[in-house]
Amino acid sequence: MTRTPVNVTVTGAAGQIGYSLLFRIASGQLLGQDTPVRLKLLEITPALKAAEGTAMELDDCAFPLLSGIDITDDPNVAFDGVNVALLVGARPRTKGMERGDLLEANGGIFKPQGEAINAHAADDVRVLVVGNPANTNALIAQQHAPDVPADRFTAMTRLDQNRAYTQLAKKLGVTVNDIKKLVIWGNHSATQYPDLFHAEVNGKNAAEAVNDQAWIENEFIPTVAKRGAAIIEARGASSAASAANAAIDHVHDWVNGTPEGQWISAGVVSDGSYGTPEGLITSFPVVAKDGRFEIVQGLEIDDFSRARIDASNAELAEERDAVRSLGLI
Ligand SMILES: NC(=O)c1ccc[n+]([C@@H]2O[C@H](COP(=O)([O-])OP(=O)(O)OC[C@H]3O[C@@H](n4cnc5c(N)ncnc54)[C@H](O)[C@@H]3O)[C@@H](O)[C@H]2O)c1
Ligand SMILES: O=C(O)C[C@H](O)C(=O)O
Repeated sequence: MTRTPVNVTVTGAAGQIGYSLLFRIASGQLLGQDTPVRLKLLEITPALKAAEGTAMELDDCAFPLLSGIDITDDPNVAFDGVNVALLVGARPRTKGMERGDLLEANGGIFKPQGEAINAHAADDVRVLVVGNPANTNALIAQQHAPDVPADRFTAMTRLDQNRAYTQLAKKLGVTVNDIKKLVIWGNHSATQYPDLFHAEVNGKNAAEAVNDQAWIENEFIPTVAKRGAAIIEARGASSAASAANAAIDHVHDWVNGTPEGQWISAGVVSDGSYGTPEGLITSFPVVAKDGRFEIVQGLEIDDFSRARIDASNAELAEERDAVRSLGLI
């Protein structure tokens, strides 16, 4: 192994997503089997001991690609030289708690982390925000990192996309391998819009293949959009292994590119495409090329899709206004 290790920082490393994520990163699933990684684990002070326990287990795996582990409660140390930052640490939503309640609790975490990324990250840093409310937390961090190109800050909607793939596959009796271009627009929240109208199943339009508008409106969209809450209801804790899996998918594709003819979903800084307010971090259909996400352009948006995309972006604009009024951006 001659390559210089890539510095990967994971915040909330002692949490449940961290416990799924770290072993997959260290085993090479994030960046590939020829890329050594150095892990930097950021936790709050009371959770440092638990993070140390996870690091002991990582050591005990003897991963050939893992070149070292640093553990800290200081964002300035955690983000020093970081190439890939996975911002997972946040307060998860618990049963009965609305996402809006999370804004104030979590906003304070992402401002200092954005500042630390701005001051200490490597030039090629890429940031994925997983901690909820992911889109707005990503916006807060991005706004406090003025020296980092804005397109390096992203929010995760890949889990929603993966959920949509399986719901559609089950409905049509196909496998997820038969589906392409099924993407999420908007916020990682119950207002998100999983879009069957641009998706393909074995080369055919997915909405036409389903041919059941009532199922699309009353089952497919709500099932995908409320899946996070359904998991919390069932497990008594928010999704963890599937969230870690989606984070791996997101960064892997960002770095390695998307296959020809495939789109994926990512929350990226809006350039105003599709009438989305510029500057919001909102999910679009994107392709990854040369290490960058590009928003897929030129799609026709019918009235059904338009109403849903606009509603989700209106929610994001409200979240932005709320954090602005709290002085967080
Ligand atoms: N975007 C998505 O698709 C998606 C999916 C699932 C979960 N989530 C979100 O991911 C987040 C993490 O979920 P989890 O289940 O791992 O939660 P968890 O409570 O198990 O772990 C969170 C960890 O973050 C740590 N933490 C808190 N503040 C921190 C800070 N300032 N710096 C560093 N670490 C800090 C905590 O100590 C804890 O160990 C939650 O906000 C959850 O809602 C997002
Ligand atoms: O933690 C949550 O609120 C749910 C989570 O974002 C999920 O989609 O599983």
